[in-house]
Amino acid sequence: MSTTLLRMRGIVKTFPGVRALDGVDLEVRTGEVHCLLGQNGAGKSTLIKVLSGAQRPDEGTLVWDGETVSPRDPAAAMRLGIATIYQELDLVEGLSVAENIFLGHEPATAGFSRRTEMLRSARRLLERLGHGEIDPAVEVGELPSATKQLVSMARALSLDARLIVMDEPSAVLAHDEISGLFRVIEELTRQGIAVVYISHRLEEIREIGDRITVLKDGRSVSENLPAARTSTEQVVSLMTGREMESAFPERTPGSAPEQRGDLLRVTGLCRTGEFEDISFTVGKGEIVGIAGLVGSGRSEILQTVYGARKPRTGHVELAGRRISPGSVRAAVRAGMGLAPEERKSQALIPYESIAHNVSLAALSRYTRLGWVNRPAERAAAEEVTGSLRLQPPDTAQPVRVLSGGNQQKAVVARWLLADCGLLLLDEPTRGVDVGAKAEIYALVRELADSGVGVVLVSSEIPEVLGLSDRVLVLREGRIVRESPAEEIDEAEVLDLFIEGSAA
Ligand SMILES: Nc1ncnc2c1ncn2[C@@H]1O[C@H](COP(=O)(O)OP(=O)(O)OP(=O)(O)O)[C@@H](O)[C@H]1O
Repeated sequence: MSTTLLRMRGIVKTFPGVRALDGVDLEVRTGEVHCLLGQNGAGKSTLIKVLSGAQRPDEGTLVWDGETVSPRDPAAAMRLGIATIYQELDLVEGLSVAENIFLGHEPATAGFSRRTEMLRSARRLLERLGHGEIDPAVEVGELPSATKQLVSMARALSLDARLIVMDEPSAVLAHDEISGLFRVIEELTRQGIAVVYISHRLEEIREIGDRITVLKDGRSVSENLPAARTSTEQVVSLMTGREMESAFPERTPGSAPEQRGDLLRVTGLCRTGEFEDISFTVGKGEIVGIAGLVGSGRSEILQTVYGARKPRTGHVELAGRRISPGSVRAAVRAGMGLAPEERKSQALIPYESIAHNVSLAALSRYTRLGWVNRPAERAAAEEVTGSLRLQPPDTAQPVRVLSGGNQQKAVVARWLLADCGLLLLDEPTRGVDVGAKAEIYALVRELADSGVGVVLVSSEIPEVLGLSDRVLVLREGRIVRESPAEEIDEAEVLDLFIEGSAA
C-alpha cells in the first residue's frame, strides 16, 4: 500500500523582483509517478530546486517520511533519499559508468578488489533498472543521452534514493528511447520508489503518470488529479486559465509550391557518415518539415545548408544563386537564418538583456552610424516576446533569469524578428509549454505567409505533420519519402523510420 512520502506546504521563494513560488503544496506517495505541470516560468524548476536542497525556501514546510526537514544542500537531500536527474546530466565524461555511479561514495574495499566490486555493484544497479546489458567499464562520454540518463538513475539507486525527480527527461530522447524510459520508470515504482516527473508533453502524462499537480504563476492551482481520468483540455485550462485552442494554424490555400518557384534548392548533398544524396526544394512561403530520429542526420543537414558544415559533394542554391559551401557568412548574406538545437551553448548571451538577445540578428535595422536605437530595438523585441507570452515581460531583464522554456522562446523570437528569406528551425519548441507552442506555430505560419521559406526539424512528429506543407522523412541519412503533409500520418512516418521503404 502506498503511503505519503513527501509533503510540501506553503512553499515561497522570491528572487529580486520575482515571486517564483507563492505558496506551493505538493504531496507525493511511495511508488507513484507524480507529474508536475505548468507553463514556462510557472515555478516547476524552482520547486524541485527547493526539494533537492539546491535552493532554500523563504517560507513553507517540507515533511519527509513523517519528519519535518530542511535540506541545506543537494548532498543533504540525497542523504534523505531525494535524487534529481537534471536535463544537463551532471556526469563526468572522462570516467567510466561504474566510476560515475559511485563517485564520492566508492565501495569500502581497496585496490583491485575495489574495482571488481565496483563493477559488480554497478552491474547489479543497472540490472535493477532492466539494463544489465550496459557495460559498467565503458567511458560515459561515449554514450548516447538515453544511456547517460540511465547512469544517473543507477547513481540515484546507489545512494538509496526513495524519490527521483526527473526534469523533462524525454526532451533529449528519441521516440523509441522514450518507451525505454517508461519501462525503467515502471521498474522503479514497482520497487516502491516515487518519481516526480516534469514534462511539457501532455500525452506522456496519461501514459506514465498516476497523479498530477498543476502550477500556475508560482501557486499549485490543482493537486493530486488522477492522471488517467484528467483530459488534456482540463490540464491545459488549469495551466493557462484559458480554453485549449487548436494548436496548428490553418495551412494557407494558395498557389502550389511549384508555381511559387523555388527559394531553396538543395542538390545531392553528402557528408560521409552523416547523410547521403540529399536533394529537396523549399518554395517561397512554404514550410518543409524533416521528420527523422535522433542520429538520422536531420540537424547535420540543416547545419550544412547553413554553411556550418562543409558538404563532401552537392550544393545549395538560394533564390537561384549558389551559396559558397561551408560558409556561414555567405549563407547569412544570402538571407538564411538558423535557430540551432543546442541553444544554451550556441545562442544566448546570459548577461545581456532579453531585448538585446532577441534583436541581435536584426540589429542592423536599429543601427545608424554605429548607434543602436535602443527604444526601437526594445519596442520590436517586446512586440514579438509579448505575442509569445515570454515571462518576465520586462525585456530589460538579463536573459539568465529566464526559465528554460522562456529562454527557448527568446531564441525563437530572435529568428522570427530577423528578416530572413529562409529560416531553418531545429527543434523550435523543445521545453516550450503548450500555449506558447501554439503561438510559435502561428508566428511561423505568419512568416511563411509573408513569403519566407521555412525548414523545420522536430522530434515531435505531430508538430512536423501539423505545421508543415510538405514533409521529408529521413532514415539513416537518406530521404525515404517526400509527401504533402496532409497525405501522410504519424503511423506511416514511424513505419518509415523502421523500414525505410522508399515511395
Ligand atoms: N535565479 C533567478 N533569478 C531571478 N529570477 C528567477 C531565477 N530563477 C527563476 N527565476 C524566475 O522564477 C520564475 C519561475 O521559474 P522556473 O524556472 O521555476 O519555471 P519553470 O516552471 O521551471 O519553467 P520552464 O517550463 O520554462 O522550465 C520565472 O519567472 C523565472 O524567470
